[in-house]
Amino acid sequence: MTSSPLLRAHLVVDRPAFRLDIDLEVASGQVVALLGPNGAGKTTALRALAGLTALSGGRILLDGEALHDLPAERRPIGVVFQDYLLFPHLSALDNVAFGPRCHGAAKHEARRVAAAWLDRVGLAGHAAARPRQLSGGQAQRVALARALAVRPRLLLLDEPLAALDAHTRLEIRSQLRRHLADFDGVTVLVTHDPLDAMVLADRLVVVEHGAVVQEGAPAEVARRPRTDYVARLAGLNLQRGTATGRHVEVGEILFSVAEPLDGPAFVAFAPSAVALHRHRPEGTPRNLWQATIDGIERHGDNVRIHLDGPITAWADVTPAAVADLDLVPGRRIWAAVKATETHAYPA
Ligand SMILES: Nc1ncnc2c1ncn2[C@@H]1O[C@H](COP(=O)(O)OP(=O)(O)OP(=O)(O)O)[C@@H](O)[C@H]1O
Repeated sequence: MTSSPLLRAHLVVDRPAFRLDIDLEVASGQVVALLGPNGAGKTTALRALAGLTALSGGRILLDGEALHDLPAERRPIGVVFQDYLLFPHLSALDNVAFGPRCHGAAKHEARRVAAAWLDRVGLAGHAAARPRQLSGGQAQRVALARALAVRPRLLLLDEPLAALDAHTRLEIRSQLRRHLADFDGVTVLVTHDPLDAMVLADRLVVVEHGAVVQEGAPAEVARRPRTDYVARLAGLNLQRGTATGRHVEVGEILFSVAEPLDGPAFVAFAPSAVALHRHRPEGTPRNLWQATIDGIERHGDNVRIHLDGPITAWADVTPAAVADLDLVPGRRIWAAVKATETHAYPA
């Protein structure tokens, strides 16, 4: 059985040099991540859902109810902002109680609800602490508790982990994941961190230049990128060409691919699948091209070689290979990929 989506939004925001125009459908209990580069329009979309930025067009329906007609404070939403926006002069408890208070709860009741939420996020012992006495991870959990304490039907998270250091981030990411799993409303989260998106979201919506360029389950988006931005996130080389059976023509290069298809096609392959040779290797002329090295950088334990030429691509090689092949910027080199290591799909 497929339940009808809880959130159906068409968000249009016009600015002098920018236009956001995206459709969003999110089912209840689902977490959708808006992922995209800086300036893509993610925060604008979130603020439009929250009622903090006016729509130029479109609509927002939550359970069939028109939210776009409601002012921000009357929308059934909880928001966690990137920098949390906790009130510095209020205790953690009163910060969380603020939400229910705004929704009309009596002071005593608001504090009871707040205490229960602080307990759920593991901060019962910090109820009296002021925000400046909390660590980044604790402040993040207070902000989450405050957003959830109003029992929202729509939870909006703007870069919820961006303010945390790497170690705290790891821990808070998995805690947040558990809280999101328990939340039965709609969650929309904005991030430009692919790992946050992969771990936290059931579905990715990739936004570039104010438009949706790709959406789907995280693994599917990562496996079949449709833009250079998504390919970079997924760490894959992406080429676009024309397929005939088991061959895809990309400019002057003919790729043999594992899956047959016809028509406009993408070919994706990992940088680690690219083999480099000083001299033209014997055998098949397919999946082979001559490139010029135009950059070399460390990549984990390996070295990432940027290749220019008929196509641009990355190759990951060991430091030993860099020495053996004398890989230096400007050198001409042969690059090859095995057909079995390519992944082809319709463009
Ligand atoms: N208040 C504003 N007034 C005018 N233009 C704005 C305003 N806020 C954002 N913009 C512009 O709107 C576009 C989208 O910005 P937005 O902040 O939504 O992108 P984003 O995807 O969230 O990026 P980031 O990851 O950098 O936060 C950008 O071109 C930005 O410069």
